[in-house]
Amino acid sequence: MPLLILEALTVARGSRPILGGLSLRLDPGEAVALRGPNGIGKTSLLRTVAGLQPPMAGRVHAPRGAALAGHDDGISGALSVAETLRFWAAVWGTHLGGGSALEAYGLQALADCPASRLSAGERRRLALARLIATGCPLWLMDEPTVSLDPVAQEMLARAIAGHLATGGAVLLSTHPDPGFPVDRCLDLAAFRAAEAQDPWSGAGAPA
Ligand SMILES: Nc1ncnc2c1ncn2[C@@H]1O[C@H](COP(=O)(O)OP(=O)(O)OP(=O)(O)O)[C@@H](O)[C@H]1O
Repeated sequence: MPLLILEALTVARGSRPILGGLSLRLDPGEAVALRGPNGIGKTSLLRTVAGLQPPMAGRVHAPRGAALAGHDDGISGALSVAETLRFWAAVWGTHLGGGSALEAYGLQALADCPASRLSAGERRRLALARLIATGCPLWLMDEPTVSLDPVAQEMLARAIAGHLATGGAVLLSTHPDPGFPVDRCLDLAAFRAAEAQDPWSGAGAPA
């Protein structure tokens, strides 16, 4: 049973279509990397799959939900690292917010640290550990290696490999060479909507 089906999807940003005619199927054990230049719509597509914005046309079908680790990591500075993972486990109705999520990203020593005091890389590790706590089989990751040092990148590669081996799937945006194997790359340039244009370019501006 697929974990994600996109059918003839049109993705918009600010009511402007930016991607069109996009279809994709993601089965358990598969990782697909979204590629394309800055501004093509990688983040917007992941937000649409996560349900944070509606498709302009077409259909997103994620029968077991989708958990997103995005640029805006949605972590409250008032909670500690351990509390953050327990909170997200509770939101998703799992018991996965404990030891294994902490260990996967080497966060044990920071368990009691308020999230507000984390470095950028530590915060990113917490945002990625949150995906484990959700128990959701479909992980959406927006440039997950940003701010990660080589050791943390290995943790990410191991977490993804483990997730795929247990029937999960991953859709991630990445610039070349994410440092771990993906099954397919999807170049979003092929789906650029005809109407898409840079709103700051002046094209179509009144004379
Ligand atoms: N809040 C917004 N309102 C209107 N347009 C937006 C908004 N956020 C982004 N955009 C525009 O939507 C388009 C797609 O942006 P998006 O962030 O999805 O691209 P991306 O491929 O993820 O880029 P990058 O590689 O730089 O992260 C860009 O043209 C961008 O300027």
